[in-house]
Amino acid sequence: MNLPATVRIVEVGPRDGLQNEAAPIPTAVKIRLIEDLAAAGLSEIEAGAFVSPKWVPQMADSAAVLAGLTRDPRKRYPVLVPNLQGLEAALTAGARDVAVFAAASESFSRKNTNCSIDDSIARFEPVLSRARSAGVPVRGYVSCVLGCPYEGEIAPEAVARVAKSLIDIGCHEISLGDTIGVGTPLATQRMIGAVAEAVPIPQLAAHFHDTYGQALANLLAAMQMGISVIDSSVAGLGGCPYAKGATGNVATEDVVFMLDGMGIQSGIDLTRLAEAGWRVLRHFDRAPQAGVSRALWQKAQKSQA
Ligand SMILES: CC(C)(COP(=O)([O-])OP(=O)([O-])OC[C@H]1O[C@@H](n2cnc3c(N)ncnc32)[C@H](O)[C@@H]1OP(=O)([O-])[O-])[C@@H](O)C(=O)NCCC(=O)NCCSC(=O)C[C@@](C)(O)CC(=O)[O-]
Repeated sequence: MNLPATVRIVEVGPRDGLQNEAAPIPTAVKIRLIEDLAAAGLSEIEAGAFVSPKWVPQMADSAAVLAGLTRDPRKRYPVLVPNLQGLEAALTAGARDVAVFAAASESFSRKNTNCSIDDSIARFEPVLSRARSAGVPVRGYVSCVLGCPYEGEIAPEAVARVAKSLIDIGCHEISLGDTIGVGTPLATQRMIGAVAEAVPIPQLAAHFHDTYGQALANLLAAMQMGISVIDSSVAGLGGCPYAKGATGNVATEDVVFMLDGMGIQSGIDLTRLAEAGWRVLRHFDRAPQAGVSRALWQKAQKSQA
């Protein structure tokens, strides 16, 4: 089987994972989570979002998170920005990596960012140009690449068009989001095949939610196509506030366990990663739900009994 020798994991738990939690989470809990994830070996940890607090209240303290964080200079702590206002706030808070987010579905674009797909790209142009002058790299997300909560099926060509637009305005990498986790392996490969005609595979990342339990299978399918950047969320935390019913991203523990089993390097210590997840779950008074995290937790409970 043709698979990458190493995989870069982008941990999105502190942003994508926590953004959907209803109750306020203390800034200190977010900071501890990010620092625990860095200690577990994650080298890229999405730390927050400079979006409208009216739209996503949980991310309103992102500047405080960045200010309170002890940053490891070898690691990256990207944040989401939806517009120039968000980028300026992120730069003032000391962000050195940012991401913009678009969608392959018109309806989702309007629900998530209050504008059409084309308007969102136009809104990002000054963001990219200002980021370039500040020396800050910009990642681009495309949501709903394998289905939309409002429109159903999405044509792979529509995904390719948005991904290409984001590359054309200067994004260095495109993260392909199966926002509602409805993809299956062959659909995933068809979608990636179409996108790869417009954007080279080394510039693509897989960002799959696990709503229907397909994420690992889809990741394997994506890796077979050459994708070697995977977004995931510790303990499978998360969901998008504008995609009702969507559950968390694929759990980072599940991804690391699968990669370890296949001899693919990720540089992450699975035990420390699982412990980082358990600590944040204790704050929510929840037991681990995601596969590997739950299995390791049960094993740890038995060995203490
Ligand atoms: C894009 C907007 C701002 C448009 O929202 P809008 O209401 O059209 O914005 P506006 O420009 O008309 O401004 C309205 C108000 O928002 C304020 N505002 C405007 N911008 C900002 C900002 N950056 N930071 C703070 N405040 C801001 C602005 O100052 C103003 O305040 P007011 O005068 O009413 O007091 C809004 O729709 C928004 O913030 N959306 C974000 C939604 C979001 O964060 N969704 C989750 C992240 S995407 C995701 O999870 C998917 C992903 C990436 O994980 C991949 C996948 O899984 O698919």
